[in-house]
Amino acid sequence: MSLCVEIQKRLGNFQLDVQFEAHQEPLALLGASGCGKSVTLRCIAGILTPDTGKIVLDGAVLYDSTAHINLPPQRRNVGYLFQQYALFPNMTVRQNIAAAVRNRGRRAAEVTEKLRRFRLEEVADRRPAQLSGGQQQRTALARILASEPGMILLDEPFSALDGYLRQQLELELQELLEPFQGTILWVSHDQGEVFRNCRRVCVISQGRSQPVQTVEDLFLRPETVAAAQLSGCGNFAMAVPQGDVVFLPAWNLTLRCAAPPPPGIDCVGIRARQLHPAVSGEVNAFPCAVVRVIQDLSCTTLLLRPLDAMAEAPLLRMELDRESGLADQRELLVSVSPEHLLLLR
Ligand SMILES: Nc1ncnc2c1ncn2[C@@H]1O[C@H](COP(=O)(O)OP(=O)(O)OP(=O)(O)O)[C@@H](O)[C@H]1O
Repeated sequence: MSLCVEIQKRLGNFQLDVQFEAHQEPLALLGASGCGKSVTLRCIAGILTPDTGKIVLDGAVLYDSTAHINLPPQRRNVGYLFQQYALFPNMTVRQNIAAAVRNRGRRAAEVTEKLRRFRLEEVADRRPAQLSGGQQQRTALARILASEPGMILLDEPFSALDGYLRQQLELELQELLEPFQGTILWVSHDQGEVFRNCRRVCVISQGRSQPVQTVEDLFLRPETVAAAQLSGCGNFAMAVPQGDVVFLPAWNLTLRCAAPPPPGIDCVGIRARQLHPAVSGEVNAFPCAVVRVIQDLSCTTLLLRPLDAMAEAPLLRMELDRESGLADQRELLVSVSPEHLLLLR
C-alpha cells in the first residue's frame, strides 16, 4: 500500500516539480504559502493534469504521461478534504454522506454508522450552511470515509476554524482517522500540526520537493534555510566556516560550533528560544543593544542588535519567559550554545 508521485506542472510563471513516496502513513506536505501544496494535491486527485510524470497508488497507475494514462477523479479512489470542505449545499448531512456510498445495498446502514461514529445524528437533516465549522468538517470526513478511499488528501484541514475549536478538532480528526489503513497526505503550513500528527514530512519550497525526512530531523536538525524557516527558526545570518567556528560578517561575530561544519555550510540559524542571557566569559557570549521589547501573551520577545553589527544587519530575536525581568535592560550579554547553532545550506 503506497503512493509514488513524480510530477511536473507549469502554471503561468509557477513551476511545480515534486517527487515523493508515502507508505500507509500520514505524510505531511509542508511549505510556505504559494509553494505548490494544493496544486500537488489537485494533480493527485485528478482535478488538474500534470504536464509530465507519473502517479501510482497501491500499484494502480493514476497518471502516466509517457503511457498516456490519466484516470478521471471518480476512478482514482482518492478522498479529498478541501480547505472549505466542499459539501453539497442543497443536500442535508445525511444526503451528503449517502451520495458517497458506492454500494447501494449497504447505503442506509453505512449512513447510520457514519452519522453515529461522527456524532452527526442530531444534525443529520440540516444543510451545510446550518452547521458549525466542526460539524461541517466531520460531515466532510464522514462523506470521504463512506466512499472507502485508498488514500485521503487533507488540505489544511483546520484553516477554516479558530483556536479552541481547532485544538479540539485536531484531536478528534486523529481519532477518526486512526482506523484508516491507507496513505494520508496532510498539507499544512503549521509546524506544530505537522509535528503532532505525522512521523514523516516532505518539504516543498518554491515548487520543488525536498527528500522526505522524519519530523524529528526537520524540526530538531534542519539542514537547509527553507527547512529551518519552516521549523520556526527566526534568526539567520550568512556564515563563513573556519575550522570549528563560523564567522558571521553581518553581526561581526565568531561563534563556536559543536563540531567542524561539513562542506557546503554558508548560513547559520539561531532559534529565538535558544538565545539566552549569558555570564561574562561564557562560550559564544556577545553583547547586544536591546532595540525593542514585544510583550506577548506567554512570552517576551527582545529584538537585539549585536554591538559590532553592520548597520543594515538583521536584528536578532530572543524569546524569554514573561517573568524573566530582563525586559527593561538597555544592553544584554547573550549566548547560544554550540550544539544549538543550526548549520545550514
Ligand atoms: N489555475 C492556476 N493558474 C495559474 N497559477 C496558479 C493556478 N493555481 C495555482 N497557481 C499558482 O501556483 C502556485 C502554487 O499554488 P498552491 O495553491 O499550490 O499553493 P499552496 O502551497 O497550496 O499555498 P497556500 O498554503 O497559500 O494554500 C501559486 O503561485 C499560485 O498562484
